[in-house]
Amino acid sequence: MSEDRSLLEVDSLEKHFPMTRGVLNDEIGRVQAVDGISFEIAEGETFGIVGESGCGKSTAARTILRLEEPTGGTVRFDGRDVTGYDRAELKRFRREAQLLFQDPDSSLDPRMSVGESLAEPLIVHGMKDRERRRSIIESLLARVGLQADDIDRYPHEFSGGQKQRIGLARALVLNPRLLVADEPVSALDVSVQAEILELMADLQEEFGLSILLISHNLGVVRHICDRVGVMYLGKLVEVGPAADLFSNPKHPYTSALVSAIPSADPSQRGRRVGLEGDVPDPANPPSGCRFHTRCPEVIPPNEYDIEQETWRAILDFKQRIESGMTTDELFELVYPALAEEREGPCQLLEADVDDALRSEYELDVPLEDERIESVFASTVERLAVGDFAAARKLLDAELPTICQHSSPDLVAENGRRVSCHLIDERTVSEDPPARASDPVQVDEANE
Ligand SMILES: Nc1ncnc2c1ncn2[C@@H]1O[C@H](COP(=O)(O)OP(=O)(O)OP(=O)(O)O)[C@@H](O)[C@H]1O
Repeated sequence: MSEDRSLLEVDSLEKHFPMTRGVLNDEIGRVQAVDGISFEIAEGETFGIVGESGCGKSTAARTILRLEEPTGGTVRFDGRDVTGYDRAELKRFRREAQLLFQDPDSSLDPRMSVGESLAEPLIVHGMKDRERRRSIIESLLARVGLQADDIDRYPHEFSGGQKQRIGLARALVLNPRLLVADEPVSALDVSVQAEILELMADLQEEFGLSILLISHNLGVVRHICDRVGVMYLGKLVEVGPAADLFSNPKHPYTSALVSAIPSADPSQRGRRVGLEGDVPDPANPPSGCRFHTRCPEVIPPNEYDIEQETWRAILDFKQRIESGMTTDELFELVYPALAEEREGPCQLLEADVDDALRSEYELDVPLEDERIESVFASTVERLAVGDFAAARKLLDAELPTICQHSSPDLVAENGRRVSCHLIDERTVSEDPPARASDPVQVDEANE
């Protein structure tokens, strides 16, 4: 049950990790693990962050708890800026905001009994009375579904699910107001995952907790979250109430994740939206909308008459050339059987290049839109003579997409926030996407 008052307010939070080289640690780049995320969690609310592996979820959680120092932005807890806390304030904050680990083994010392492990935070925070500590721990163990006499047993005597119950008890022993749970069930058997999630939901009600739940698994998030933020490559692309977001995803990335949730309803099966490839490198994220390199709904210029699927394939081809394809790679694609025997420069026949590329990207002969067909043919001509720079220039000039050239704003719409050019009415209906002759708007952050 959520209330209105925000316990946690995250505003434009950034965490960039410097990449260094050599003994002098020269900075050669930055991993933009978290790049300007904003959201809030009300008292008693469960907020989930979902996204594929490498999107920056754990870094976001650790930076919010100040286990990592933020590069930019603010985190306010109960109205006060956590990023400015001194040591004493940080100690108090660490009592009020607890982290629940993915792997319960990492929070439990195998040499300590359950009672000793759970007593540790109480001792650190000044509770000297041994009997009182024992009675708090025994009642908490009972509350998480274990026996009071489990207090004297050791971690190896418990199953994974039981160990996560102990982990929960440890996280709650200081009576925190915020629980940050990073993949709390992904290390557990599927059969016990739901039990732990139910327990978390019950404990939240009972203790009036706010929860930040991090997971790559939408099924897990759907189980207990009030609101959800969908994270892609360091940014939140969509935020909204969980029920709404799952039943009516607005961002193509959310749609793809939602469509991948296994469904018990046969009418919903087989409606998967393909999500090809991996999350790009956060040290070198794509320009514009970061999802454009994989987006099944990437926007074509208005004046082209092209099926969405073909446009995606054309852009995949364009990205391959833009990413710096070499003559060797093109040769291997065109003449795979000859690639090993090849010595020195070799002539590529234009017709063979054309065939190979059309088959690789499943493009029709000819393409349905005459102008795109002509751009493709001219590009092939340049590739066949090894002029990759001219091919890149041509593709960039003639096959632009706003998704590549401009970063979408986070638009608020009926309690949802979505960052996509498809949602940005102004961009889609009034500003036609840039064409060759238009000045291209480059996203400054990604230059
Ligand atoms: N200390 C670090 N130094 C450099 N890069 C880091 C560091 N920690 C994380 N990263 C990078 O930041 C990016 C985001 O990582 P993060 O672990 O936050 O993602 P995630 O969404 O939680 O994924 P996963 O579920 O796999 O942990 C990744 O590319 C990761 O390699």
